[in-house]
Formats: sequence, C-alpha cells, structure tokens
Amino acid sequence: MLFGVRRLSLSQGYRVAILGATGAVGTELLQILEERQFPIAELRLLASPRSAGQTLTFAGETLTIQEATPSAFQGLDIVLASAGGSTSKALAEAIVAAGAVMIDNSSAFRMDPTVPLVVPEVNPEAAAQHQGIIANPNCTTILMAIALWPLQQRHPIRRIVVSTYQSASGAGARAMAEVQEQSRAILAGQPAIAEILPYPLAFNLFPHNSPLTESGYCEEELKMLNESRKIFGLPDLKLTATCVRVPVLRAHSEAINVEFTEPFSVAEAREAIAAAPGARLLEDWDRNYFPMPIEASGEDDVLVGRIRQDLSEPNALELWICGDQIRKGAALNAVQIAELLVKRQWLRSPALTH
Ligand SMILES: NC(=O)C1=CN([C@@H]2O[C@H](COP(=O)(O)OP(=O)(O)OC[C@H]3O[C@@H](n4cnc5c(N)ncnc54)[C@H](OP(=O)(O)O)[C@@H]3O)[C@@H](O)[C@H]2O)C=CC1
Ligand SMILES: N[C@@H](CC(=O)OP(=O)(O)O)C(=O)O
Repeated sequence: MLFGVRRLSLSQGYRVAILGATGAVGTELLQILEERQFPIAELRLLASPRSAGQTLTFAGETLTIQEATPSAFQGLDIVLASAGGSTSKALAEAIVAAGAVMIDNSSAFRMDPTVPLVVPEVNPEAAAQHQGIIANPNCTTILMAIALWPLQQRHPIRRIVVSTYQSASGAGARAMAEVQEQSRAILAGQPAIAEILPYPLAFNLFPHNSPLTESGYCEEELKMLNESRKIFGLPDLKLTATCVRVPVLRAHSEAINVEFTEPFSVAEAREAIAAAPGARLLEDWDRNYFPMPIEASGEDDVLVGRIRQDLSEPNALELWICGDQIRKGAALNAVQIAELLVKRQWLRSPALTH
C-alpha cells in the first residue's frame, strides 16, 4: 500500500495531487490521468478526514487517501482540485505557497480577474497568465463553449438563448446514487426519498437547484452568462439561460438558439462543427437520430446535432448538444489544462517570471 505512486523519475514526470479524489469528478480525474498516460512521478490522493485511510486504484496500484491538510501539498507540481468551493478557498494559499499550480474545478475563483478561466479548445493562451491558480469553468458552460466557439470564429455571435437538461452527476456522486435509489423505490411502489437534491428527480425534473438570485435567474444560469463572456473574451455577449435538472445520470444536454450578426448557413455550421476540436457532429436526419445522453456518457467529445435554421430569425441557428458532464464538462477539461501547462512549459507562469 502506497501513499504516493512513483511511476516516472522526477526529470520525466510531474508530482500531482487530486484534491477530492473520492468524488464524482475526482474518480474521473484518476481514470483520465491513467487513460491519457499523464507523465506522473508521484500521485497523491486527498479528500476529507471521512475518507482518509481508504484506498483507490491507479494503474493497478493501490493508493491510500490522505486527509487534505495545508501541509499535504509540499513538493507538488500540479493540484487538480475538485472538493467544492469552500475547500478550494481554504487550501488555495497553501497550494500556491507550496509552488504547485492549482487547477480548480470549483466556482471559487472563476470570475477573479487574476485567474484564467480556460477551455483548452477555446482560449488555451489564457493559461499562460496564471499566477498559481487556473479555474475550470462550469460544466454546462464548457460544453456550450466547445460547440459555439467554432461558429463564433466564422460569424460573430449576437445573442444566445440556451435551455439545459442537466444530469444528476452535476450535483455529485451522492446525487447520482440518490436518483438510482429513487428509481428503484418508485418501481417497487415505494416513496422516493430526496436528501441530496431538493426534490425527487427520478421520473421528474425541476429548475436547477443552485441558489436563486435577485435577478430571478439561478446561479447556474448566471454562470453560463458570466463565464462565457470571460472565456470568449466577449464582455458584452448577450445570453439568457434556463437551467433544468433532469433524471439522467451523467451527461448534460442543451438546446441552443444562437443568433449571429449576419446570415450563417446550416451547411457552413455543420462544416465548422465537423472540423472543431472537442466537438463531434452527430446527425442522421433519415433516422431522427441525434445526440443522446446515453451516447455522450463516457465520450471525450461534445456531440452536436439537429443544426437547423431558426425559422423565426434569418440570422439564427438552432443546435442540440450533449456532453459527458463529469468527463468533458469537468475532469477532462482539467487534465487537458494540465497537459497544456506541461507541453507549453507554463507550469512556472510566464506572467510571474517577467
Ligand atoms: N467544472 C465543472 O463543470 C464541475 C465542477 N464540479 C465541482 O467539483 C467539485 C466536486 O464535485 P463532485 O465531484 O461532483 O462532488 P462530490 O460530492 O462527488 O465529491 C466531493 C469531493 O470533495 C471531497 N471533500 C469534501 N469536503 C472536503 C474537505 N473539507 N476537505 C477535503 N476534501 C473534501 C470529498 O471527500 P469525501 O469523500 O472524503 O467526503 C469528495 O472527494 C465541486 O466544487 C463542484 O462544483 C463538479 C462538476 C462539474
Ligand atoms: N454545473 C453543475 C454544478 C456544478 O458543479 O457547478 P459548478 O462547478 O459551477 O459549481 C450541475 O450540473 O449542477
């Protein structure tokens, strides 16, 4: 049993920690680091005291989870943080002081002007400006950004109207277990108990469970607006969102109406999506076959389909997208940022060495 796995020498690999290793995103991070053979010299798994002493497997080796104390980050190069905003805020100073780059999945630092908010397919160069922390955007926002950026590059976007269909996974591993348990209960004629999510989700749906704001929008909807503006570098981007939780386990879907400043043909949009990194065009109009959560689950790409002209507005298109929320919407984006830092030699920020 090991506390940290040693795979490559320090000259060949990096010392990495997953903070929140037992969670829905944390376990996916572990799997993706293994699948993509991220160059690891040492891997530390950190979580709350509840999980300390438990084990997880990485590349066939059993690793023991440690409590995430401020001293647990000494000697690390990269911390993939996925343990909630308050834990990120509490530990960020210790992580940066230890000399590691924190790639943070939580919303704690996303709108901080000194923290890059990065989707590698959209704004990789922003990562170079980090000062120790890079934020991973909201999952719904990442999936939409990957689908819309190739279109924005051809014809400028004027306005986005988006409705989301968000899976239980967005509320964590315990919410996923809860919706499965509720399904079993309902099929057995028993009442569905909701403890993690506010209402029963099995055979139901409800407006997104993030806190409501005075504007009438919930926080998830405002994240789509504010984070998209930052990622695209378009501070005046117009966007209105309605976010909904649906009884799907782990992939989010989105219906997107996007208006451009000039006409955009469906054929050109299909061509742009087909060529876009991180996106995959999936349409079979004869079979009425388009992206579905069951097919997006476990996939690296955002599936895009049903691209059609908005009959009410000549400069607008309708799109339907599905993406694995835990994977492409969270863990994979974070690992791709880590790969970018390594490949471009940005672990020590150029912004700090000037
Ligand atoms: N970027 C994105 O799109 C997404 C981001 N997220 C964000 O990632 C984070 C984790 O989400 P998710 O994996 O779904 O959540 P889970 O509830 O599934 O997992 C939470 C993880 O955080 C750990 N944790 C909780 N409290 C502490 C603490 N005080 N100290 C150390 N570790 C702690 C838990 O450890 P233990 O098991 O010991 O309790 C567990 O490993 C959240 O901030 C969430 O908002 C999530 C989904 C998508
Ligand atoms: N977007 C997630 C919730 C979440 O984790 O959001 P954020 O990373 O912005 O806190 C959901 O489906 O509910």
